[in-house]
Amino acid sequence: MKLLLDAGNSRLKWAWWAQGAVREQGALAHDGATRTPWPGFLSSLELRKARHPPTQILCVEVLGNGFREALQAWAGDRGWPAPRFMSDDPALHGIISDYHDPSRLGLDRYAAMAGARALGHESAVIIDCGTAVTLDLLSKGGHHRGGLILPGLGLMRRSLGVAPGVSGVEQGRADRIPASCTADAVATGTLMGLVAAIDRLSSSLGSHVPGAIPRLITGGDAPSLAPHLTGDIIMVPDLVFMGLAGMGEGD
Ligand SMILES: Nc1ncnc2c1ncn2[C@@H]1O[C@H](COP(=O)(O)OP(=O)(O)O)[C@@H](O)[C@H]1O
Ligand SMILES: CC(C)(COP(=O)(O)O)[C@@H](O)C(=O)NCCC(=O)O
Ligand SMILES: [K+]
Repeated sequence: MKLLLDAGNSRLKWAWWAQGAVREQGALAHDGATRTPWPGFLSSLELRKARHPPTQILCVEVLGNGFREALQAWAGDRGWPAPRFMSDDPALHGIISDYHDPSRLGLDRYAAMAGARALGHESAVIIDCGTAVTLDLLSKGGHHRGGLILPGLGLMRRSLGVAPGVSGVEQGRADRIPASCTADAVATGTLMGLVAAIDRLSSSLGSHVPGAIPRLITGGDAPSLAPHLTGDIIMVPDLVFMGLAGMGEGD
């Protein structure tokens, strides 16, 4: 079985992958790229089904060298194969980005686009709702036409804590328009604000290609956001893993 790792800015997601699907998965929250003691964090990971060594370890990360080096040491200590990173693939899964500097495009975004293609979507708007919300326009031939980045739901809510009148409010209800207390105003305002932004931006992106284009949504906050979006939306919780798994194929 392959061990897949998706290291985002809030959580490390892991999955055991075999015969084209996730067999078991989990996630562990961390304290960010620079504040997390990575060796200790990795040794606290409980990967169920770890009775046999993985045949491959494939990783996509947006955290930088501290995390990568700790992951290499962690695999080495177990006698497991050296992790292969998404960035090691010079062809980046056949995704060709219009970014001025394609090496600056988040590797998790490459993986999600590769996942969309693995599912048979040549064109798609991909919405990844993690620490940040990213929207990407993929068109025929693996062409990444560009995308957009917004603060994610947790980041939006926490950022309001800089206002003394808002900081420390308990969790509110997210279905109150108009809201009549601070907690509900924050919970509803951030959730519905993000929903409105995603609705608007995904249709603007989609209008750059002819015809109807599917919208795929993934990421930790997708279950909270997706039910409020208008129009058709396809929920694909394992989209990044689907792209990442393709990296080890053919060798
Ligand atoms: N069990 C959980 N623990 C932590 N965050 C969770 C959990 N379930 C959902 N979330 C939400 O998922 C978000 C992180 O999504 P994720 O896709 O893992 O982000 P990233 O890839 O940036 O690490 C958090 O902001 C949080 O709102
Ligand atoms: C935009 C991101 C921070 C999203 O990360 P995430 O929310 O998944 O942790 C990440 O893809 C990243 O660091 N990208 C580099 C900048 C870019 O894609 O333009
Ligand atoms: K992510």
